[in-house]
Amino acid sequence: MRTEPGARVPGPATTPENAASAAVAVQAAVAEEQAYVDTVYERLDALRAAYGTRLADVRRQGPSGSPQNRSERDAFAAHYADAVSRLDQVESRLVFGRLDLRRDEPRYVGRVGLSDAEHNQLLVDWRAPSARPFYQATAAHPGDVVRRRHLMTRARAVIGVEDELLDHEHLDEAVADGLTGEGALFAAMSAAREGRMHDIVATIQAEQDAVIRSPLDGVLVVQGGPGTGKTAVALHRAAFLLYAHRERLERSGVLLVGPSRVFLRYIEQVLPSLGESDVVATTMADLLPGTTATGEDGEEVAAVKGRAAMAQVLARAVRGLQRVPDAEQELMVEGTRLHLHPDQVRSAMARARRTGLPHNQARDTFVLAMLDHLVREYAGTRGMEDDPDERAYLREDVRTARDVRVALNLCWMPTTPHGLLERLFARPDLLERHAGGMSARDRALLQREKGSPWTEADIALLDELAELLGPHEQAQAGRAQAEAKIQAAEEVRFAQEAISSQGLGMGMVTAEMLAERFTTTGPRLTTAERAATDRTWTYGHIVVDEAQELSAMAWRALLRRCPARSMTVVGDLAQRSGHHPVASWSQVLGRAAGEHLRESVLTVSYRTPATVMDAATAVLAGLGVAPAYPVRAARDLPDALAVTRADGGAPAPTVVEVARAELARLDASDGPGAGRVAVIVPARRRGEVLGALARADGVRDALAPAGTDPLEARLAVLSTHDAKGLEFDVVVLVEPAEVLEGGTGDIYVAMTRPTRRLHVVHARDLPEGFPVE
Ligand SMILES: Nc1ncnc2c1ncn2[C@@H]1O[C@H](COP(=O)(O)OP(=O)(O)OP(=O)(O)O)[C@@H](O)[C@H]1O
Repeated sequence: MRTEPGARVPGPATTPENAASAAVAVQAAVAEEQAYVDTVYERLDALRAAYGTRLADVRRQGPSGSPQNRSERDAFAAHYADAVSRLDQVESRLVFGRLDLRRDEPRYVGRVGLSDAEHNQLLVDWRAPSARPFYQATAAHPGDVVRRRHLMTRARAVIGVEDELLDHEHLDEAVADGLTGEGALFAAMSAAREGRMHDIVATIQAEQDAVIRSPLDGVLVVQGGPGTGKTAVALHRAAFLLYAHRERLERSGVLLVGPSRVFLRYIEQVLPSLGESDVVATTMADLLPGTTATGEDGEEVAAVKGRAAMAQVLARAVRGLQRVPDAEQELMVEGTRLHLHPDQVRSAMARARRTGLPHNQARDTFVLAMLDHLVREYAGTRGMEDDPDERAYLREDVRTARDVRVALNLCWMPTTPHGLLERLFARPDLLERHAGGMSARDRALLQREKGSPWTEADIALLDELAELLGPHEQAQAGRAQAEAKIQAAEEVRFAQEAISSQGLGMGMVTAEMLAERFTTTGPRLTTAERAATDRTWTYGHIVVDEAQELSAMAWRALLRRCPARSMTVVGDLAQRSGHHPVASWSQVLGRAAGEHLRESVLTVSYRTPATVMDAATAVLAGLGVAPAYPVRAARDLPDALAVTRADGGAPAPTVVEVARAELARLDASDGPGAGRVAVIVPARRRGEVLGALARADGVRDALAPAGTDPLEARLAVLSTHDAKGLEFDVVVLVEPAEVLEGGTGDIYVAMTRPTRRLHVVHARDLPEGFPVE
């Protein structure tokens, strides 16, 4: 018995009389819940209004008072603005669950916790321990729960309810089956996609909930096949941890690492909709503030750069910047001949290394020790050994002498990570000197010209070098100066605009004065904002998605950012790109596979229809690969798999026809313009397919204009790499045999992106194992 998407109230509706009385029961239930939901929204509105008033009051005070007053005012303003924005974000589907309990009042579950003015709890935050039975209670273990009710809402209206009875007398089939809130879950799974991921807070399943609420400490690995909700679970876990461990995580922050910028945009609404915005989201390519990776490495090059052995190569390269001269050297200081002895250099070096500081910072100790030697010799030569007052002048003479500066730099060269890595890859002799056991072939793979763009794999190497080298004062000072200049100019420009727009001026206030005011009273940075710009920031927790792709060097860079070793690592070994499959997570994790490793498995796919999931598994099997854990699809759909052969060799014209037909199909089923289609192509065919689609009437308009976000368009043309982690109503997969050339993981990823239908277009033979046409 259902109203709008899957609304059910108990009782078999086999006769017309039963059906009628059930409909009446549903209506009564909906009316009852509407009254409650109205009360909750009233409270939300009241809180929002109260915070809004306080914010306006604080802002009205204007930029005056002592610096401390101003700073307090800013803190309050930030707090109130934050509270208003949090309450705004939870507006949609605020209340979604109700638990009827054997020994207590009914309990409503929602996005946030809310109490009325008398402190009676109106709504329990989904993350609170008392909300747990909503996700975990089963027929076998109902605990105190007799009935679980899912509330379906649209805007603020209750449009349906779905009940599951957990007491033994009225046991519900769906609960016995292991899925909770079946109607709500299936409605969520079947909804047309909009190019952005939504939260799943109303329909989290028991195996997912266990992962979300798992303890904070240690490294938790979540292995799950395509569509099992790993990304959703990872995001909800981040929100849960921020709630349950706010004290610990608020100051240190949470870092989320995703596979691509498109992916980060795809998930960007989920955490705010859960009331959390203080998470730093990045990709490995963007991990190093100030460095942008725009280049691409081939698979083999990336594999060599990612090996743990590269850490030793880099350590040796840094050590190579510390050189003892073969023979004594003469240095001229103010017409006096001084001597640099190899033994003195050696002992000054030993002293500097004993500090344990990074290379650029330990250099200070080295230079001081060397200056001591040289100043002693200088004073002796000039007969001034015993005059401490003169010593300072002599020291300055020695320190600033050109010969001395050059010689000490040659012995202990300060450098930047970028400079050193660039030299290492551009100079085969240097690489050979430091490469240890690396083969000549691997060294040749690393070779490239100076000035080449940085790649994602370089970022982890640069990070390692930044750690070994420490800050380079000159480089840092130069960069800071340049940044300060830009910022000052920005502020003056902003102030000038403020002056002209507000009719200020008339000799009373200058742009510079206003700019100074903005800088001293400017908004406080949030933890996430500060963390995102600081390479040495250490986070309280790190969440890594598509973690099967990370290299040993990448894990080192992440572990450095999380000394507490508290991580959630989600991924699928079977979706790993390239031609180097791995059999276990400890192989992938490198250094992160410490003693606190725990593994969980998600087994049900909520995305891909069973027919498509089975086809993907069959293709893997045909290639001799079996996913580590079988995946069960939660549902199947008619016509979920279609295959069209492209006659005449080039598939592009057929792709155009198929894309046109699929868009029309969605128009017919979901309404004009609804739903998303992705054309997944082998990278080398992207241009040809995109060109053909862009020329085709009736298809062209569905594409994103060049240079804009493909997620905004109804029709996207993507490589498998770009499609990682995303999903679409329909996927048109072009030439699977060529996609397969990228490795078995690529074809598995490509085939499992659709939520409804996979349409394969091929001119070449289909991969072995593909279900016959
Ligand atoms: N409990 C749930 N209720 C409703 N929808 C769900 C649930 N779990 C997962 N989904 C939906 O299933 C789809 C796949 O989820 P998600 O992208 O998190 O899977 P994944 O395991 O990360 O997939 P992949 O590895 O293929 O990228 C999403 O649309 C997600 O919203």
